[in-house]
Amino acid sequence: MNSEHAPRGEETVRLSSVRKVYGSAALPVLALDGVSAGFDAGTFTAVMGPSGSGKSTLLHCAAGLDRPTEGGVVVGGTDLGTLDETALTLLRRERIGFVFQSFNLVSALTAEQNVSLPLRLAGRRVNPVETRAALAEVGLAGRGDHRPSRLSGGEQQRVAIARALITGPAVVFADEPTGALDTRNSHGVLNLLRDLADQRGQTVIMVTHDPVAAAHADRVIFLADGRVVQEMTREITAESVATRLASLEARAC
Ligand SMILES: Nc1ncnc2c1ncn2[C@@H]1O[C@H](COP(=O)(O)OP(=O)(O)OP(=O)(O)O)[C@@H](O)[C@H]1O
Repeated sequence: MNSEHAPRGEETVRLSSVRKVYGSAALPVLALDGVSAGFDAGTFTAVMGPSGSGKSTLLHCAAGLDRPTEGGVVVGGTDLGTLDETALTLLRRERIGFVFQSFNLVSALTAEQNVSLPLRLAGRRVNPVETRAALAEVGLAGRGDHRPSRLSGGEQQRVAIARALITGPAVVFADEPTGALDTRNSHGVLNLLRDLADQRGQTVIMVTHDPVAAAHADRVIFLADGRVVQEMTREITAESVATRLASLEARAC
């Protein structure tokens, strides 16, 4: 797997005054209201906030899945606003990994074929040794010929992580990656995400509702009404995160 990433401490993702308005001119919905934030190489950030506060919108704009109405997003030195749809698709394929709550594996493909899919889509050569190494890295050595239906939820999510890693992306976006998992499997997946930042110097940005999941991060950003309202970088525990979240949720009611 390719592992050329920005040196630690260097910013991999930057959002500058990002606004995102959905809906029509008559009925606009302001999902992000001037969000500025940077994410350094080798860091693991959790994004939290009450329901509807803009977490998924932030992730979608930062990952080039959606375009901001105003403001800019830079990923790995490239201003996404300068890219047309084709170039944006290529950048996502090459530079960004995705891990979703629902795993998003292709059911007709084996674990190995799912992992190598991003390489095939990019027209790159698939080296089976590399694919098996990616599966071994997430603890699934010898399971490469299993289809998703023969794997547990935790195992499927680990296949999804191996798939997110195979192109050596600078940044991995995770949207509720443990939402469908039990405690033990959640812990395994969160530790894998932690390792991406610590051992590979990748930038991990995770949206979650779960304070226990957020406590695996080294920074927690809290959103409310489309704005970054708080940030924690120290003493991040499930309890401290839950307390902050509860106070924001109380304000949102
Ligand atoms: N495609 C869309 N069209 C219209 N409004 C949208 C769209 N996507 C999101 N919104 C609105 O934008 C706001 C932010 O939504 P978003 O999904 O980013 O919040 P969230 O914090 O991820 O919420 P949750 O925790 O419930 O998943 C909400 O008011 C939502 O209804």
